[in-house]
Amino acid sequence: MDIVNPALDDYLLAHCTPADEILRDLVEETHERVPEFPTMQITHDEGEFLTMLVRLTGARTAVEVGVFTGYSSICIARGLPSDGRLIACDVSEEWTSIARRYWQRAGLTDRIDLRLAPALTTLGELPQEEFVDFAFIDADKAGYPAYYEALVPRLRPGGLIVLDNVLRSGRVVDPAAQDEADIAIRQINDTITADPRMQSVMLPLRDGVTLARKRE
Ligand SMILES: C[S@@+](CC[C@H](N)C(=O)[O-])C[C@H]1O[C@@H](n2cnc3c(N)ncnc32)[C@H](O)[C@@H]1O
Repeated sequence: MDIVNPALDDYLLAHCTPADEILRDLVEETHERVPEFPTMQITHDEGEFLTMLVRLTGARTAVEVGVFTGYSSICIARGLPSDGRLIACDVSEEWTSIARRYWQRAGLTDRIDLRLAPALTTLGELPQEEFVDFAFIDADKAGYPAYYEALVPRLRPGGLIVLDNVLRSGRVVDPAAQDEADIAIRQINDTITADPRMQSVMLPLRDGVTLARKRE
């Protein structure tokens, strides 16, 4: 199921601030080097949305779960102040080696702290304090419930968690869709809606994006 009408896809992409040369090159290289995973990367409108959210929330400390070749990291880090920090979690040395080159080219190396380990391990080792302003979850879908539960206690009041692919191409409303990821995504969607700690909204942006803000 297409969440966004395909007739509108190009129009939507054409009507946000355009990607710069660095992001365009990153898309091209990712498609050349990782042809089996062309849809893993967020699209540019979603990237602009992330940059805008980071700026609007005034975030200084961010966490990303799922770096891949670094597109969303660049978009998040660009929204941070120059002394801000993005803790970027992934398990792939190969894919993040591409990310590192583009972070360097974008002048963002000082802002991004890559942690190569299972994200739940990295999150569990973070201080048990409310110090995170912004988090983006875009990794293995089965892990979303655990990533969310590890992040909420570390999120400062007023802080924002953004979750990608929360509609799973419409599989969330297909009773026949019962793989591990489908079950985990339905579970986290229901958990967030019922979570008294959070205010949330789910948006039909690309494959579905949830914004969950911690109440003061
Ligand atoms: C959908 S891609 C992320 C795309 C990225 N946000 C972008 O804009 O290009 C998912 C990433 O999650 C990573 N991943 C999968 N399981 C993980 C885990 N247990 N811990 C950390 N990262 C994981 C994969 O290596 C992959 O790079």
